[in-house]
Amino acid sequence: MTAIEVTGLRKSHQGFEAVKGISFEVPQGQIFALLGRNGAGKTTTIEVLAGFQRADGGTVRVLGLDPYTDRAAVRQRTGIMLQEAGFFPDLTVAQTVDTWRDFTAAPRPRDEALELAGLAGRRDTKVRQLSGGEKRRLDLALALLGRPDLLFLDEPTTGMDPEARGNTWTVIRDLARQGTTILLTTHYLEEAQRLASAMAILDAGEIVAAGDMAETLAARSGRVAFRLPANVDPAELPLPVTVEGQTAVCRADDPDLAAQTLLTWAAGRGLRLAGLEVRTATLEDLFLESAR
Ligand SMILES: Nc1ncnc2c1ncn2[C@@H]1O[C@H](COP(=O)(O)OP(=O)(O)OP(=O)(O)O)[C@@H](O)[C@H]1O
Repeated sequence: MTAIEVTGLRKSHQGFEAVKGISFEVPQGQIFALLGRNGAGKTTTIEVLAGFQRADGGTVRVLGLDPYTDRAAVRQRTGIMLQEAGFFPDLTVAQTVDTWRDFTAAPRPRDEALELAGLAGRRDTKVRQLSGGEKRRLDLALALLGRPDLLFLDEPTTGMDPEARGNTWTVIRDLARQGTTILLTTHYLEEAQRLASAMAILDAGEIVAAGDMAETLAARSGRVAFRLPANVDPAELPLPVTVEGQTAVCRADDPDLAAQTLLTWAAGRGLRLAGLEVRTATLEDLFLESAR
């Protein structure tokens, strides 16, 4: 089943076209990353998908429904973590969750939600005393309260320390394994690469790259880099390279094979390829090439 279907979506803010006719689909149970620089249109897209804003053009289906006209039905089945959480600073973590539980149909038990979000130890702390990363965790606990079929996570791990981020990744993966669809935005490309099985990169309101994460990256060339040995003319090397400062960079579909070729060539001349680095394409490479 398709959880999210977006076709030709357009959305303007006061005459400024923030989203310019984008299309993508997210199957049920998938973790999908919506990526792009600041202002690319990610939050606008999520706000339309969550039913907070009406699309100006195109069609949007969320869990088979129109998120704007069928808002109540969509809300019941979705959890959302937006960038700016509106908490009451004088409530404790437990009181905040209890307040939200009152508005949620068939909510998870409070302690289960706090446990999932890694906040069990902060139950009695006032919201104003939480760190930035802990506030994100509280947001996650609230998004998970209604056992949603679909989760919108707008920069969920911003401000989290590495351990909290790792725990959040585990929670997200477990939820997806149980069938929850997750649409995620993040500026941490490594996070997106590790978590998401598909992605779209937005740039100034348009999709500039999209597809299955593993396939898209596998189709791109990898990179071998090393310090160019003294007195070696790059033209003598067995493979074409570009030289950036003292570093020679070779782009290759099979970077392991390219590294072997270069090492064999160097060994035959008694040379060392200092600082040799071999890597397949990363999402960051793709992002930097795609988003202007
Ligand atoms: N309510 C609004 N009124 C006017 N312009 C807006 C409004 N909301 C967003 N915009 C503009 O629309 C564009 C897209 O914003 P959006 O928040 O969707 O980007 P984003 O990709 O989520 O960015 P970020 O990574 O910074 O969160 C930006 O140029 C922004 O200034």
